[in-house]
Amino acid sequence: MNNSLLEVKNLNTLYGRSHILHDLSFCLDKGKSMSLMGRNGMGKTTTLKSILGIVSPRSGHVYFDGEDITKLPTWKRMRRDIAYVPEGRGMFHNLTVKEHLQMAARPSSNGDKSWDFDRVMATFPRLQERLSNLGTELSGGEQQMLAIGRALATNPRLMILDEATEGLAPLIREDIWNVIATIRESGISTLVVDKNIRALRKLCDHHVVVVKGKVHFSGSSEELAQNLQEVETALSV
Ligand SMILES: Nc1ncnc2c1ncn2[C@@H]1O[C@H](COP(=O)(O)OP(=O)(O)OP(=O)(O)O)[C@@H](O)[C@H]1O
Repeated sequence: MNNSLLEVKNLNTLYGRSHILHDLSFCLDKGKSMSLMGRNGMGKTTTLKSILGIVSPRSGHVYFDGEDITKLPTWKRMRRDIAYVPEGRGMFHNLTVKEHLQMAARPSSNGDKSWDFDRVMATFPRLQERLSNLGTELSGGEQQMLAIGRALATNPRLMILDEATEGLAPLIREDIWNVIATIRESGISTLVVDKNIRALRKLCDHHVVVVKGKVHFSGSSEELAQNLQEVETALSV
């Protein structure tokens, strides 16, 4: 049985004449967690945007739960239960915390509503105290919690997080890692872009390191541990 949820196959993505992704391929199985690592400018965000249809690859394919979604518009991909937590969190200036969550709330494509308002609140008690604040009035950590909460409110099967803990204080980072672990334990597959190799090694089953838009390393946490020095070199500036 094919257990893959997301498959990226030979993706080539360009901005104008700049060839960014070169035959990029990887696979994420159902219920599993994957990290995507690489130095700045190596093509991580471009990979996520190609998966989401925000940019169109020149060639290659994106499969989700066995379906070729390469040509689908972004909103249709989201309706197939893919949620995105973008770099910079994407808060709306004129919406409160509660409104952000209410606006996003919807059942999954198969009618699953298990991530309702109460469950999101139970996962992020800090947001409970801030429900009537505007999203932009929150601290960076709270904004990230709201961005993740908003993604959970769509009852996704796959959650994609770009720069999951970027710019956050160490204790808040810990909170975010714990939340991502909880999400993963709930059965949602996660694709996480971050630079914290140690946290990712604990959290994720599979790891992909990109260098100049090509897969430089792809392997399990055990294989990552065996090749740690080489991977750290590929990630260091
Ligand atoms: N809209 C764009 N037009 C042209 N070039 C772009 C565009 N977006 C990104 N690039 C270039 O594509 C390359 C890959 O960028 P990308 O944002 O995917 O990298 P990244 O690995 O996510 O890095 P970072 O950690 O800095 O976000 C970089 O050289 C970047 O300058």
